[in-house]
Amino acid sequence: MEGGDHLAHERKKAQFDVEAMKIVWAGSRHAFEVSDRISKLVASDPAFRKDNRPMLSRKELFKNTLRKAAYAWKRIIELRLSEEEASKLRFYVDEPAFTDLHWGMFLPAIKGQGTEEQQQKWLPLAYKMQIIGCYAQTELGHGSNSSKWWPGGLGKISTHAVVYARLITDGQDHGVHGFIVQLRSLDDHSPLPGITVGDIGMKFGNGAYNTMDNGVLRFDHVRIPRDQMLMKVSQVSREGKYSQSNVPRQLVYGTMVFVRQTIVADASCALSRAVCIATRYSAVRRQFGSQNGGPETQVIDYKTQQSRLFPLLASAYAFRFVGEWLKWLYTDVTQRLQANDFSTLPEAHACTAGLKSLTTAATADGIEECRKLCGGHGYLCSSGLPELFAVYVPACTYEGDNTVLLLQVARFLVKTLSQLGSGKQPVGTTAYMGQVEHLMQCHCNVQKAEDWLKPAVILEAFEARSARMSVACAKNLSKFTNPEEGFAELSGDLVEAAIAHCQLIIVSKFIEKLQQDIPGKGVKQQLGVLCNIYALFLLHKHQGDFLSTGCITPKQAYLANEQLRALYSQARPNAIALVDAFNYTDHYLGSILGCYDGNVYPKLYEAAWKDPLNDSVVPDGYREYIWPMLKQQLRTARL
Ligand SMILES: CCCCCCCCCC/C=C\CCCCCCCCCC(=O)SCCNC(=O)CCNC(=O)[C@H](O)C(C)(C)COP(=O)(O)OP(=O)(O)OC[C@H]1O[C@@H](n2cnc3c(N)ncnc32)[C@H](O)[C@@H]1OP(=O)(O)O
Ligand SMILES: Cc1cc2nc3c(=O)[nH]c(=O)nc-3n(C[C@H](O)[C@H](O)[C@H](O)COP(=O)(O)OP(=O)(O)OC[C@H]3O[C@@H](n4cnc5c(N)ncnc54)[C@H](O)[C@@H]3O)c2cc1C
Repeated sequence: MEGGDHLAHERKKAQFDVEAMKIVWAGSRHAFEVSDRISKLVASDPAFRKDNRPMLSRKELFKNTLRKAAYAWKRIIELRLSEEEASKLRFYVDEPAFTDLHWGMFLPAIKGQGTEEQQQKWLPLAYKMQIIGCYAQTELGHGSNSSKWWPGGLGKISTHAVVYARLITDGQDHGVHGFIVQLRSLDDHSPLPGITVGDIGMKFGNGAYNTMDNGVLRFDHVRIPRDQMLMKVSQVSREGKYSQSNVPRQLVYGTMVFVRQTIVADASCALSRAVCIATRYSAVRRQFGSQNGGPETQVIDYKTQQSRLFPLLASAYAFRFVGEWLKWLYTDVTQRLQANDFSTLPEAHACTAGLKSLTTAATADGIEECRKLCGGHGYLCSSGLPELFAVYVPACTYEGDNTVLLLQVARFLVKTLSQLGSGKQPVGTTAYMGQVEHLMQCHCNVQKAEDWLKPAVILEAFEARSARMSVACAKNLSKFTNPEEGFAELSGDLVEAAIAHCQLIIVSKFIEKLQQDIPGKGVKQQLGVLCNIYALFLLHKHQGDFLSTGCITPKQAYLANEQLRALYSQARPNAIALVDAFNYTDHYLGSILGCYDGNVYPKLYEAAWKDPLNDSVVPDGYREYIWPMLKQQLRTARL
């Protein structure tokens, strides 16, 4: 079959209004319209071509990124794009660049930690890109204070950095503070005296994150003017006297709360992209199972394929909604901070750290699973999946290693439990801990598989599991005379308790989403199916937790799995429409396997011939290496 829509028959099966679902996915009609318009703008502009990335050398790749970044900036100005539109443009250009750190970390660090005066001086320069900044926190060897190592944009492009370093006055160490430091001349881009700066070298995968100049930075007697210390949290006077404002010191880490929140939103984008590719290809691909000479089975109809693919589809939607909620939480905490209310900062920190950890880990694993779901063709660069994995997987490490972040959540949980004794009522995402007595002894009321579809039943099971795991950790911790020693010894269990808590947040935010008014025929019903798949898939995967804490019985675990299978059958006819609702262009997907029309095989065949290796029939090197070897073999054979 040539041309046409090879997935048309699948699209006809949809039991819901896809256009309405597109709006739910985008967040609002306005967000949908902006996203749709900008994605088409990028896709139709040859300057944003990206299919050649895996073939380019590092130098060519990097220069190409600089060209694209400058061109994108020119278009942003010419078209007078708003910040929302500009950030969508960056998203659809789909290439990590120094600009991400400039807009995503350098600017927010100055906004969050700079005084009014400092903001007035630096922000206009940064907004007009008259200076380019990065965020330099990580060191080559922890605590070595020797060299900064890793900051994106630092290696070759940034003119300035927010550098985190220890502040010492009069021999007294006041801990880590942020400083704005000029690194390179604004005239000829050469490093300023005393500054050594460069790129740290090639990273995982061709193309991928190698468009970014992650860098190394060393200082040798570099003087930073006093007014370039970010002074919202603490100050040094002209006389060298150190003082602190009436705000928590933790605000120094505020940029991380912001960025982690954006990383959660980004996880749903990366996962949905991989799932879109794997779902479309699974409907196109037929393999075995032919009956009476009829067509072979579409691989999407195999239950094993469904049980690997549909939880990922459901996770993409779940991460979307928890990301939306986290954005709200971040906006709320920011407004409170402006009004000197710091009470919700620890919760915002725990939620952003924990959800960053959970969603990036599931997304990185999910992209790799999608590659396997596409069989051998998934391994081709033209599937789009190898590069997506390579570019995404460092999200498990940057902005805080995922395990380190879960330990931060665990500390927050243990602290919340310990405060129950003093009568402090937990609020927000830990409000359920207030019911700890009930949750420690409640019994799950599931008697038949459909009982697992009741939101209250699911919520109680997840709350009881999380509360029981945290309480068990707290009890074990109390056996240690040295709390830090206990924390280190029990860190494995603490991480598991933190995961249980974060999974509960995601499940409960999905359920809350379904309580809203969601217009469009069948839309809410499909989201209900996905929500139940997400929750029951987690319950099935972690049934050891639910069983060992006595939250459910083995029979109830069995019934959950039975219900899960039924839900997969309900999702099946809607699968293609559910990924169409992401509204991704073929340019953004960058995948032959995931192309909208499903015309996979002719495109794969054509693409193979475009590989530079196929430019000539006889490859370079044949004459030099292979021909002499063959001749040698022939001579030996004749002898
Ligand atoms: C108009 C044109 C527009 C154009 C638009 C373009 C659009 C582009 C936009 C792009 C947008 C976004 C893109 C962003 C791209 C990002 C790319 C990724 C780059 C990656 C960058 C990095 O990796 S930066 C380095 C990050 N490093 C880490 O995350 C380190 C992890 N370690 C920690 O977090 C540690 O906690 C710490 C180092 C911060 C502190 O350790 P320390 O041991 O000193 O302290 P504790 O851990 O004991 O904590 C002490 C108390 O502080 C609390 N805490 C800790 N962290 C925080 C926090 N972040 N916020 C609040 N509170 C915090 C902790 O709970 C302890 O509290 P108490 O228990 O109460 O004492
Ligand atoms: C692509 C990329 C881009 C980056 N961009 C930037 C940037 O722009 N700016 C910047 O400042 N940094 C950046 N980083 C650095 C990044 O933030 C750090 O790599 C990250 O925070 C992890 O720290 P680490 O490398 O020191 O890992 P380590 O802390 O050395 O972790 C190594 C291992 O030790 C474990 N571990 C560490 N501490 C503990 C503990 N307390 N308890 C139990 N286990 C522990 C971890 O779980 C991990 O398994 C970037 C990194 C990458 C990969």
